[in-house]
Amino acid sequence: MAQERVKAFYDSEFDEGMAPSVHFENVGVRYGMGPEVLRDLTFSIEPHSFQFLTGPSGAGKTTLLRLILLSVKPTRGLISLFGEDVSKISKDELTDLRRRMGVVFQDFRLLDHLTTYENVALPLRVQGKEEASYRNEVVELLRWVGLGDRMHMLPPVLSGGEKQRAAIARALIVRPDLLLADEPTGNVDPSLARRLLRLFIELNRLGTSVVIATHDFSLMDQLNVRRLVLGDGRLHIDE
Ligand SMILES: Nc1ncnc2c1ncn2[C@@H]1O[C@H](COP(=O)(O)OP(=O)(O)OP(=O)(O)O)[C@@H](O)[C@H]1O
Repeated sequence: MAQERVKAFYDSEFDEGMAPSVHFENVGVRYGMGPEVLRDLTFSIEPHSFQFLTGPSGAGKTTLLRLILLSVKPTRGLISLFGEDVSKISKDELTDLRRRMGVVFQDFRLLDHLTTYENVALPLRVQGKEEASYRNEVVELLRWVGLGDRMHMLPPVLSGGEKQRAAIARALIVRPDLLLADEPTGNVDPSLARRLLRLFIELNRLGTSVVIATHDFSLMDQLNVRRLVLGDGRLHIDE
């Protein structure tokens, strides 16, 4: 599969004018009648880029990821995904945009009654694909993340790090144009965190834009990439 992805990457057209994966223009959001938790956010995430999203606990990292995932609506401002203004398109088109994104949630969200293999295959099953068309790919990806011998086990018997890798594999199986990961190394030791980071770098090398939300400075210090820093409701960018 790695080779196939590399081929797809090089076959894809690199147009200078390619729309950003994400663009925010003066976005603000509040929960209910509360204060604005994020305000005046204006930034872009470029195709094939790699960035960390950071800031103290409660600064709004998860909220920002939810805005991109369209699971929280902005109170004001404009959000475009892959060049489409999300306020102007149909529900079906929103579903298509959402499918171009892979997400690793902080709490993994694996289904306990499905095996690791079935959890990772689920997004493809939901898309109506036949198992025969994706079986080998799922198995190969599970091996790639080091879960080849865990694929028939249920999530409750996996370790924290194994669950995290299963959640990452489930996000990658759809070959997302944009990967959003919320504290993806929060539950693992430093050596596994480095391995997971290498996985994200490899994915990015193959063409996916990657956003990793984290507080972990030792993780961020391993890579000299852009940092989106949230604080006091605002975004500051360290290029
Ligand atoms: N569903 C909600 N209803 C009301 N307030 C919320 C809700 N979700 C988050 N908040 C508030 O919004 C602010 C940002 O929260 P968010 O979870 O986005 O921060 P975070 O940077 O991801 O935090 P952490 O690093 O601790 O996960 C916090 O003040 C939080 O209390």
